[in-house]
Amino acid sequence: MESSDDRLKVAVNIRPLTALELRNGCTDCVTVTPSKAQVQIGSHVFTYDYVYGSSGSQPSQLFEECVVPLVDTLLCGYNATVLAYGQTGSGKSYTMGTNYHGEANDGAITHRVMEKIFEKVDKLRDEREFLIRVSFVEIFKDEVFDLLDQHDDGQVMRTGRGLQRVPIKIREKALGDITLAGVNEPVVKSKGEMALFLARGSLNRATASTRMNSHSSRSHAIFTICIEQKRKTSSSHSDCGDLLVSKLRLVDLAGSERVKRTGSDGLMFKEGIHINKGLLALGNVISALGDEKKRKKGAFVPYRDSKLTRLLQDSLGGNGKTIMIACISPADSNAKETINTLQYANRARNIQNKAVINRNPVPAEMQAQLHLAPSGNTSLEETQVSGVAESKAPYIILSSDSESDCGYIILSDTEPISADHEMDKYIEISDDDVEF
Ligand SMILES: Nc1ncnc2c1ncn2[C@@H]1O[C@H](COP(=O)(O)OP(=O)(O)OP(=O)(O)O)[C@@H](O)[C@H]1O
Repeated sequence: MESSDDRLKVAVNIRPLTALELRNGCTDCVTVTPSKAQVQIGSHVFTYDYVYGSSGSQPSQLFEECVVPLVDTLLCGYNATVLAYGQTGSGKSYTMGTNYHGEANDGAITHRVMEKIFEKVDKLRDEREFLIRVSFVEIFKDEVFDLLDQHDDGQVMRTGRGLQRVPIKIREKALGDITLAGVNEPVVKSKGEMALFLARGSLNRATASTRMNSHSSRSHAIFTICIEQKRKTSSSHSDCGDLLVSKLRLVDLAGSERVKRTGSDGLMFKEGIHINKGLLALGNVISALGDEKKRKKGAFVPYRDSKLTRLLQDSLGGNGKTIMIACISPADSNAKETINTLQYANRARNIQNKAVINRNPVPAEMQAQLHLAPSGNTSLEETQVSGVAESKAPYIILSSDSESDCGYIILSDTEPISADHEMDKYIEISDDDVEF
């Protein structure tokens, strides 16, 4: 069963000027026309599904309007994704709450999602059985790491910057379903337990202090909540034996950055290259999917260019409902990056997903096994829809011209490039301070 209106929705979230921006004399250069969900910066005007902050809607409404509908569909068996995108320091982690260290952050999306899910599940327990699991991974330098990995002694494995961690392998099942081999997926029974795993994973996440953000995320983080549910046998429904398996992914992307402005050098400079490279691949996927004419002709979608795009394959043009939250700073000093974010997000609005209910008729003995295995990879294969074919699409390149100051993403309709293609050409090479 396909659901109606599966277009990827885009919300823009404008944070206030930070204390640092105010101290530096920055002014607000973003104007919002709330009645049209329009954002204007200089001569550029963009329209979205929602705009929060500044003179747009109250940021507190973001959760109710954008995320609650996804939680509702999750419990109906659909996959869903909330994807935060934006320049470094634009408020992605603040909005998502995926850098959680135990402090109260009631407004953050992840926390409110946990609350909402258990509120709804508790109401449905009389008629359905639930198995809820979480996983938390980061993509750091184009490798996937399990943030819930532990040492043998049960201690949380902290991310020493030089510490050797074993990357997780991505596997593709017969129907195109992407899985992570051996990732920890603990079963959780309450919001408190879920929050504990979120905090544990956040401790392991790679962050560093840059000129643009004292707690800058150096990785893309994906917190996934997987819900398996089955109607109790006493139910009169004909589908009582079916198992619904759906996933909500909460994605906090690392920020796009210009090396000159973040002041990154050495290891952090290389991290910046990987961050931009993953975002470049994501931009290419968004461009390929966002052009309606070319999509209809069966445009080639370069999902395989990075681990990030492989993992998000379902969320972008695949089986699931997705909202992108484009986070922006209103400061005039960030105007170029803000325009880039707004362009990126605007193109994403054209992406059409094909969400289906993930229903598996499960024989009774399999169901029994499922409930005996508390944390293994027990979910059955889900129905997937992913169309990949040949054609040209508009591409995104990283600017390397001196006028635009390098290292951030601009749109190009003419120049396709691979994410592995001579990245040095495209990413910040003009900074004299940087040594390889
Ligand atoms: N809506 C907001 N209201 C008040 N402060 C905010 C808001 N959004 C972000 N901030 C502040 O802005 C700073 C940067 O936010 P945050 O770390 O979330 O950015 P980010 O986009 O995740 O950056 P990076 O990509 O470098 O990790 C933080 O000090 C945060 O507290």
